[in-house]
Amino acid sequence: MAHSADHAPVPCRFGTSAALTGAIRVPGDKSISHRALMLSALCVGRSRITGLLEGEDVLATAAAMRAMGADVVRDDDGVWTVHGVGVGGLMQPPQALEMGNSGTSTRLLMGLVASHPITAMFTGDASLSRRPMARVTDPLGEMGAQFNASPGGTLPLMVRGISPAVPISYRLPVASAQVKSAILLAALNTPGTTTVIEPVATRDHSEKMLKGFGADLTVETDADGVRHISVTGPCDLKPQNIEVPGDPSSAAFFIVAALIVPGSDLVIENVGMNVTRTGLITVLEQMGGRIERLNERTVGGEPVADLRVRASALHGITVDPAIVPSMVDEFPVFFVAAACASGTTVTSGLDELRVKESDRLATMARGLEAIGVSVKECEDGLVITGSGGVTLRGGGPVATLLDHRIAMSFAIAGLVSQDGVEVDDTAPIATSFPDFLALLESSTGAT
Ligand SMILES: O=C(O)C1=C[C@@H](OP(=O)(O)O)[C@@H](O)[C@H](O)C1
Ligand SMILES: C=C(OP(=O)(O)O)C(=O)O
Repeated sequence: MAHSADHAPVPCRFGTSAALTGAIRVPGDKSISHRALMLSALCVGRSRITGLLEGEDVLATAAAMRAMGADVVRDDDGVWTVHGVGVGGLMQPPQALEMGNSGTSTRLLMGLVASHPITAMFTGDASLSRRPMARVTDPLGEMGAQFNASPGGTLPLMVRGISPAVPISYRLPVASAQVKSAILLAALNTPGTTTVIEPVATRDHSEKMLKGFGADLTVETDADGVRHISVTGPCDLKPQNIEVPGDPSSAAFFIVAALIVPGSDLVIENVGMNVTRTGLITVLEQMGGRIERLNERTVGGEPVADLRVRASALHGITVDPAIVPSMVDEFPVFFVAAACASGTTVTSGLDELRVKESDRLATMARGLEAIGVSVKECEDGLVITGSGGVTLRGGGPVATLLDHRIAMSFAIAGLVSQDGVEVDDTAPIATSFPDFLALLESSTGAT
C-alpha cells in the first residue's frame, strides 16, 4: 500500500483568506473508524460501517484485518462491509503488517495479536519507527505474549501471541487510550477477567464500542475517581451496523480557522461531542471563542452536534493540565489560536506531545518562531505571546517532520499571515484528513 511517507515532499504556501462561511462536514472519527474495523473483524457475520474515515491510517488497519483473515470491502457508495473471523479466529498474516504513520493501528493491533496463537511483524514509516512501544509490550508481555523489538523498544517489532493468554490487572502508568485499548482488546480472547485501572480518564470509544458489540465489559469508578475497566473473556462479539460521526480532531482546524479569520461564521456539521474529546472547545470558549452547539443528537452511540463558530477576539489563558487528555491531538492547532490571541497563553502537562508523530512541542515551537510568533518552549508545554488579532508575520518554510497535524496547523496559521506560510510537506495530511486542502479551499478560497 502506498503511504504519504513513500512520496516526495509536497510543499505548499498558504496565504490570507476571506472569511469562512457556509456549512461543511469533516470526515469520520479516526479513533472510532479503527475500532469499528477491528471489532467487526472479530465478529462472526456481517457488519456494515458508514462514514468510515478513509485516511491512510485507517486503511492500514483495514489492510491488517484483511491480512489476518477478515473480509473487508468498500462499495461504490462508501459503505464498508466486514465479514469477521470471530474472537480467537485471527489468522497468521502472510507478510509484515505495514502500519505506515499510525500509532493507533500499531498499538491496538498488537493487543489483538497478543492473545491469538499467531506471530506478526509490525513495520512503519520513519516517524512511527521512533515512537515508544514498551508502553504496550510491557502489559501484553505480562499476559504472556513475546516481543522482539528494535533497539529502544521500537518498530520493526515482532509479536508472538499466545492462547490462552493470562488475565492481568494493570494500572496505566501513562494517560493513554491506546495502551488501555490494547489491553482490553487482548482481554477479549483471554479466559478470565482482565482489568485496566485508569487514574486519568482518556477517550472511552473502546469501552463504548466493546459494550455495543456485546463484550462482557464493566466500568467502575472508585472513591478516588479512578476508573476500573474489566473485560471477562473469551467474549463473543455480535456484528453491528456502525455510523461513524465526524472527527472533532479534524473539526479543530476549521474551528480555529473560523475563530481567527475576521468576519467568519461557519457551521461544521455532525461533529462528535464525546466529553473525552471536547477539551479544545472548552478552552477556546474560556478564551472568548464563540462556539455554539446546534442540533445536539446521538449518532452511532456517540453524542454529536453541529457547531456554529464565529470570528472572536481571543484572549490568552493558563490551560488547566487536567483537561489535556480530552484535547491531546488538538494542541498543535490550539497553539495557532494562542498565537492570534491577546496576551499570554501558558500550557503544561504536555509531555505526551513529545512522543506523537513528531515531538509536537519542539516542532510547533520551531515552526511558530519561523513565522514570527513569540514562543518559549518549556519541558512540558509552550508559553505563547499572541498577536492580539493582528496578522502574523508568516514566512517559513515550516518543517512538518511527517506530522499531519503540524502541516494542517500551519496551513491555518497561513490564513492570517502577512507574507503567507510555507509548509515543507503537506503529503502527511492524507493520513487523517485526505480532503483537508479541498475543504479549506472551498470554505475560504485559500491556497
Ligand atoms: O486511542 C486512540 O484512538 C488515540 C489515542 C491517543 O493516543 P495516546 O493513547 O497515545 O494518547 C491519540 O493521540 C491518538 O490520535 C488516537
Ligand atoms: C497521535 C495521533 O495518531 P496516532 O497515535 O494514531 O499516530 C494523531 O492523530 O494525532
